[in-house]
Amino acid sequence: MPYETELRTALLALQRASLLTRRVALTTLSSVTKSDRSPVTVGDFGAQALVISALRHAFPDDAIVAEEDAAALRDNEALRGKVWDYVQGAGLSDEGAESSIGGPLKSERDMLDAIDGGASEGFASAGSQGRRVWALDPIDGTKGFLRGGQYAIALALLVDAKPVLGVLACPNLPQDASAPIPTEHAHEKGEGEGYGVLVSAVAGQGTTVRVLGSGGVAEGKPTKMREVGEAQIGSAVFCESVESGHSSHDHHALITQKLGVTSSPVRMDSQAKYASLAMGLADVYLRLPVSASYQEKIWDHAAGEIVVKEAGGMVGDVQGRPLDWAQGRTLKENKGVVVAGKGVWDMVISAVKDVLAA
Ligand SMILES: Nc1ncnc2c1ncn2[C@@H]1O[C@H](COP(=O)(O)OS(=O)(=O)O)[C@@H](OP(=O)(O)O)[C@H]1O
Ligand SMILES: [Mg+2]
Repeated sequence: MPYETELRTALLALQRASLLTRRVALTTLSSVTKSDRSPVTVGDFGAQALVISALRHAFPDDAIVAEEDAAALRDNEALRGKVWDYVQGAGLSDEGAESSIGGPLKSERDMLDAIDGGASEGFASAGSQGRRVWALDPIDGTKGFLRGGQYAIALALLVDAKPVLGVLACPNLPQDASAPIPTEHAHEKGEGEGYGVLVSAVAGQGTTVRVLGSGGVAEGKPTKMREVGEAQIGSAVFCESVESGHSSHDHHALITQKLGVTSSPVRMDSQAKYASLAMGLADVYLRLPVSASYQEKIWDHAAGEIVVKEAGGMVGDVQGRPLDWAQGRTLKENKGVVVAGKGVWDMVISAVKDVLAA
C-alpha cells in the first residue's frame, strides 16, 4: 500500500508523543507566552521533540514545518530540564515499535536539535515539485490542553503542496463513536478510561480510527462521516472553536439561524473538531475568520482536511473553494474554513455566502 511506512511511523510517533502530553496534563500546568501572545507549555516542546526525532530517523531527507522552536529552552535551563525529564520518560512499551522510530532521544542537545528541525519554509522555496513536507502541530488547541479540554497532536504529509496522509491523536475524544460529543469541560484532565483515539487517513485509502495506546500500532476500524441530507440540516450537530478570537461566533450564529439549526454549536478546541466529524460525532464545522490579516498555518488544517475528505466529507473556504497550501507555512489566503458532508455542502456554502454578503 502507498505510504504504509509513513503511516506506521506517524501513528507510532504520535502515540509516543501523547504518552508525554497525557503525563503533562496530569500536572498543574503553566505556560509561557510566545511573541504572538499564544501560550506554549512543556507539552508542546516535548511532543515536538519526540515526533520530529521519529520522522528524522525514518525519513531523513524530508522537510518538516512545525509550530515551535527551541529558542525559549536554550535560554532557560530550568524549563529545558523539565522538558527533558518528560521526553526521557516517554517511550512506547513495545520495544520493536520504539526502535522503529529511533528509540529514546540521547541527550538534551539532541532534543533541542529535534525541536529546531521544524524550521523548513515548506513549499516557499523554488523547485518544490515532488517535495515532501511534514506539517506538525505538537499541541493543537494549547488553550484547550491548559483547561483540560480537547487538544490534538496533528501531523500531515504534504506532497506537491497537497496532504496525502494525516494523523490526529486526540487524547480526550471518546473511543466509542456512539458516545455523546464532549462539551467544553466534559472530560477532566487525565487518562480517562474510554478516551483517546488516533484518527488517520491516506489519500485514496479512507479514514481509520484506532484506540490511542502505549505500545505498537493497534488494529484500526474504518470510519465515515454521518450521512446528513438537506432535510435533516435542522438537527445537524455544528461545531466551532472555543475561542471567539479564532473564528467568528457571530457569523456562525447567523448561518445556523438561516439554516434553521435547532441546537447551539458544540464548542471544542483544536482539530479534534475534524476528528469528530470523521468519527460521526458532529456534522458541520464552521471557522469564519475574525481578522483578514491572520494567516492560518498549514499544521492547523492539513491533517484535519485529509481525515475528513477520506471519511466522505468536504473541506473548503467560505466560497467553497479548496484550501490552498502552495504558499509555504500558511494557507495562501485567510478565507476561513468550512467542513461538511456532501449531502449538505451546497446548502451550507450558500448560507455562508448569503451571511457574508449581507
Ligand atoms: N487569530 C486567530 N485566528 C485563527 N486561528 C488562530 C488565531 N490565533 C491562533 N489560532 C490558531 O487556532 C488554533 C487552535 O484551534 P481552534 O481555534 O480550533 O481551537 S481553540 O481556539 O483552542 O478553541 C491554535 O493552535 P495552537 O497554537 O496550536 O493551540 C492557533 O494556531
Ligand atoms: Mg500548537
